[in-house]
Amino acid sequence: MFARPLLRASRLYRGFATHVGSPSTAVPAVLHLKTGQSFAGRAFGAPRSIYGETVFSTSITSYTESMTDPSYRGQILVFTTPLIGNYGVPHNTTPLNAREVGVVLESSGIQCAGVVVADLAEKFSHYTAVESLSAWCARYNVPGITGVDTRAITRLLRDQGTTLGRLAVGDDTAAPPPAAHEYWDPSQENLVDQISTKAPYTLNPTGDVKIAVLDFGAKANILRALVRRGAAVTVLPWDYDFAQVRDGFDGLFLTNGPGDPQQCWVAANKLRATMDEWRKPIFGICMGHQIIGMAAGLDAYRMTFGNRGHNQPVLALASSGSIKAGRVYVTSQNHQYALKLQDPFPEGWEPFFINCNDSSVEGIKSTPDSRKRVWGVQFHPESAGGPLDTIEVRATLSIISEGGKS
Ligand SMILES: NC(=O)CC[C@H](N)C(=O)O
Repeated sequence: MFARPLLRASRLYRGFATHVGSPSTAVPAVLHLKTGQSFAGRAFGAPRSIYGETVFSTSITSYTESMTDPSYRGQILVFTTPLIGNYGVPHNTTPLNAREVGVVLESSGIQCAGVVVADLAEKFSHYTAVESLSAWCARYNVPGITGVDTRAITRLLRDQGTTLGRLAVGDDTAAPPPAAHEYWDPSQENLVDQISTKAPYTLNPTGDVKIAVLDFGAKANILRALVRRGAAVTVLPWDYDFAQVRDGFDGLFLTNGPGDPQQCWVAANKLRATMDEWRKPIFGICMGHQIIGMAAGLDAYRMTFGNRGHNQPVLALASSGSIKAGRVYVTSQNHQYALKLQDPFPEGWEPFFINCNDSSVEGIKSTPDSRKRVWGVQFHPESAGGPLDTIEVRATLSIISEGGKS
């Protein structure tokens, strides 16, 4: 009596599997890792070969948001979720949703260097979708590889750490793997300088709280989150001399961004001078948090494989606004570097959050007696994509807009 439904289910599965591309027509692709391993599969997206830093993300959804996140610049992104592409890609500038910052996703195009998926969905279905993942990648000249064992790749990256890689496509797959010195290392470049706005611009100029944003490679949803809280948001280049204009602002915000924070000491040194004299609220996310920590006297270090995913648990060590000490929040993250936990913390600073998995510093804040009002969080409270159960943590963003009003 159960035979029919089971049969139907297995037929469905077989039917579904045929959409991943037929080997006879597929363009070959190989992912080489600098550590000597190679994974052969089929190419999709742009038919070109690239170098990058190979990282994995455990996010189950939001491949569109991850791939447009400027923090993924220079990286070959391995999705641990096997089926990627099934809800396609939306139009990125749909007027209704894109009103505030001009885009629906996290930036105007694909930022990662390449993508690695186990099982590419060529058929997609979603009410906002206008194209397939493969067509979108081709349009932005970004290659992908599918039909590889992403679990094996992820286990390697977890054990040996984030590894430089080469995604070879088409005829390049016949060439031997690159020599060690041929791999491109994005951490040697100032990626922030490449992506940051070149000229200041203002969103929602009539907003009641004026927030200056240092743009290290801002995710659009951070800007949206500030605008939605009523702020006028002036976006400045990452190394802008904020001290010259600070009297016109109620708060300063430092964004996320790609690459090694050590490339951004110019900004950290300028921030230190600002923090010594300016008593208005300062808040940073991810790269912004790392810059605040460096300015405060903490060391930033490179983690083995970083944290990339939507289910990173962080424990609040201090209460602030809606955040309660002792509570665990589930957060969205994308980072390779972190601030070193040290005891004692620099004078005038305290840890704010700590990661429950690896004890890395997830947030810092100035102490009440420091007379500063500065916060930084390693995770993404604005969480796009990410779980909605961090809604209370999102209120961290209000600290800066509310703080500015007081
Ligand atoms: N999302 C981010 O801002 C990442 C910060 C930094 N590039 C890192 O990898 O740690």
